[in-house]
Amino acid sequence: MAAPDGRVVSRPQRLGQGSGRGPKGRGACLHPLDSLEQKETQEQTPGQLDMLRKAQEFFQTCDAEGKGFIARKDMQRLHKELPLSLEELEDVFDALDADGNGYLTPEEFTAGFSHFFFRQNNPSQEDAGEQVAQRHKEKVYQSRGNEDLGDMGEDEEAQFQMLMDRLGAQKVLEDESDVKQLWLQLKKDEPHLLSNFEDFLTRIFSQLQEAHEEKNELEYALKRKIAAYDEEIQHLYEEMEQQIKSEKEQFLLKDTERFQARSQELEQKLLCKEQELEQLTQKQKRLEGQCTALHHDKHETKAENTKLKLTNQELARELERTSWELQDAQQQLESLQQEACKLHQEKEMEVYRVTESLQREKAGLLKQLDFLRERNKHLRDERDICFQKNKAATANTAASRASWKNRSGSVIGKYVDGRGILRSQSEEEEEVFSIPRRSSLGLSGYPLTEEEPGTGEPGPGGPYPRPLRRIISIEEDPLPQLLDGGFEQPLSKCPEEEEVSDQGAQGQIQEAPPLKLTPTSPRGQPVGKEAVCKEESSPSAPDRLFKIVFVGNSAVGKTSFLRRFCEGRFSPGMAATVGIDYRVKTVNVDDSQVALQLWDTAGQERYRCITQQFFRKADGVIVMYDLTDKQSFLSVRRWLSSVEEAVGDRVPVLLLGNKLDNEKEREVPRGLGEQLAKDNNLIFYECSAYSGHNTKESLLHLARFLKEQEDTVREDTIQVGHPAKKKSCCG
Ligand SMILES: Nc1nc2c(ncn2[C@@H]2O[C@H](COP(=O)(O)OP(=O)(O)OP(=O)(O)O)[C@@H](O)[C@H]2O)c(=O)[nH]1
Ligand SMILES: [Ca+2]
Ligand SMILES: [Mg+2]
Repeated sequence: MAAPDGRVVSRPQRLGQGSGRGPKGRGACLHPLDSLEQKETQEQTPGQLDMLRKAQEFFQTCDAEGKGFIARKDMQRLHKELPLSLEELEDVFDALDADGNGYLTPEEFTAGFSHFFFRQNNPSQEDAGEQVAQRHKEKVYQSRGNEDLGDMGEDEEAQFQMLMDRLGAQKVLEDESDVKQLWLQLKKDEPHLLSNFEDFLTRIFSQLQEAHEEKNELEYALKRKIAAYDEEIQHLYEEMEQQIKSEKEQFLLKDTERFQARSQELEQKLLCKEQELEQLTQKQKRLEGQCTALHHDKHETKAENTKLKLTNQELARELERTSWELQDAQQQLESLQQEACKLHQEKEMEVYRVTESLQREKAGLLKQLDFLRERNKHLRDERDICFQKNKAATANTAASRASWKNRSGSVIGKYVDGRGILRSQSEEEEEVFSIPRRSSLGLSGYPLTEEEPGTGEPGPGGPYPRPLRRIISIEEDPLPQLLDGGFEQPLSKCPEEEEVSDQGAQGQIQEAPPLKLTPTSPRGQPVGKEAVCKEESSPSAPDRLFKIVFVGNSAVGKTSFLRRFCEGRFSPGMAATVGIDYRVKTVNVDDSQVALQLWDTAGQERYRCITQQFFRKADGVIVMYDLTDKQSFLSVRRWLSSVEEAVGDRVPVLLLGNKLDNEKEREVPRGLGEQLAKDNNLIFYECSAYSGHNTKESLLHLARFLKEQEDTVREDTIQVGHPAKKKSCCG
């Protein structure tokens, strides 16, 4: 039974020890093995094989997963199946694990199993009853040993004690009686084995001591460790507590701070809100105040509104009444106007009739005068013959005649110079022919002896007198019809009129609505000093009269132009006009008779102030320049401004560039005249008194314009309160 390893040896001992502790553990452990033993004993060698088989079966039971080995855990699983405690199972495992690697191979298991099995079986190969008896014997033996102990010699006791002391068993063993008994038994039965046993015991005890020491050490280390752990844990606890405390404090601090901040914030907010609330309250109060004021205002306004409405209604009623009144007044005004118009027309007609009769009378008187002149001449001739001896007187007469032919001298000037003579002549005539004198008109007389150069033929009217130069009053002429004139016939249609009218109708002017035959013009009847019409063809009264003033530098041809227009002839070498002269000509403009009173002014500088006065009553103005004389054109502006000075821009102006026949000596290009006319809104023509070119056309243009303007004015006047506007004349 010598085991190389202490553990292997100690195994049965332990088992023995375990079995010694209680019948339960022992029974439980041995029971399965007991059955195996029994089977073995029944079949001798095959019994061993069977044991091996059983061992294998048991192994498989333990190694349920079939790993091929049994771990400590597998063994512990048997705790439920086997009536063994965990500790016991551990012990069994330790006993079977020969190499101590922590698991049991099948070989280890079988070996351990068989070893245990055979060790149990070998001492007695008897039947089970015998084994029980054996065990019983053992027990008896044990008790017997105890009894023997008392019989043990004292030296043996001392020897044993010595051994124990040597082994130091006191420290390890609590109860050494077993060992003592075994030792005694061995000493008695097999003393040769005693030394081995003692060696064995020595080894065992030394190992046990070692183990004990080791255990103590471990215990101590464990205690230390536990203490260290405890300390550490304590420390950790403390630290933790400290930390928790600090954290808590910090947290509290933070919380407090946060709380404070928050409360401050909230306080501020609250304050703000309070202020806002206060403001809002104030605002509300203000608004309430405003509301009240507005309410009050509203009431006031309402009352005022009502008042205003009433006023408005009243005013509306008044307005209605006024408008009715106005309408009435307008109707009255209209009827009055119509009446006035009628009266005016009647008056004009009457004037015209009176003038006509006067003119007829005058014509008769003039005829008488002519006759008397002839007579006078004749008488003078007779007287001349009578006084032929008086040479000086004859010579004087010749000189005076020569002076009359000079252009440079003013015809009137001459008259003025020889005023005494002329005056006496006139008086003489008046006395003789008892011509009523119209001193207010300032008629000075006729240059009876004057014959215009180049004018040989008398007028087609037979005893028609040559147009004579005369002076007329420079006063405003309210009754030109009373001027002494060379009328032979009443104002009547001239032969040229038809022509003029035809020319005018050449698409230039639309047909005007037929006008009343009775003169409707507010102006006086056209009465000129000189009759311009030589035909006595069915005299028809002109519808209206326009006064036209001729201006322009001296010698531009104003008088020549008038002569051409009125008489249809040109007389070269005309003398300069003195003061002012006028002619009347009736023209037909769009089926209406228009009488033109043409005022011929003197172009010479000294008569300017006289001319100026005539602009005021003019309906139209003709400004003439000589296109062969640059200076006369340059003066046009001056003439225009003096016209404007007198009448503003209300009268239409005709600009005439005369002497178109003399193209060779032209100094003023047509374009300049056109430009000037365009700039000043004038009617413009270039004409020739010499050839008669554009004389009628230009005047007819002006007459038509005046007529149309007057028509417009009349239409506007009918519409009450609308002032007439001046028409553009060149447009
Ligand atoms: N070649 C030509 N000569 C003209 C024409 N018209 C007038 N004359 C001449 O020009 C000169 C002046 O003519 P008037 O008619 O006396 O001139 P005026 O503008 O009346 O002059 P004042 O009375 O001094 O303002 C005369 O010798 C005319 O013969 C014309 O158309 N052609
Ligand atoms: Ca093993
Ligand atoms: Mg003249």
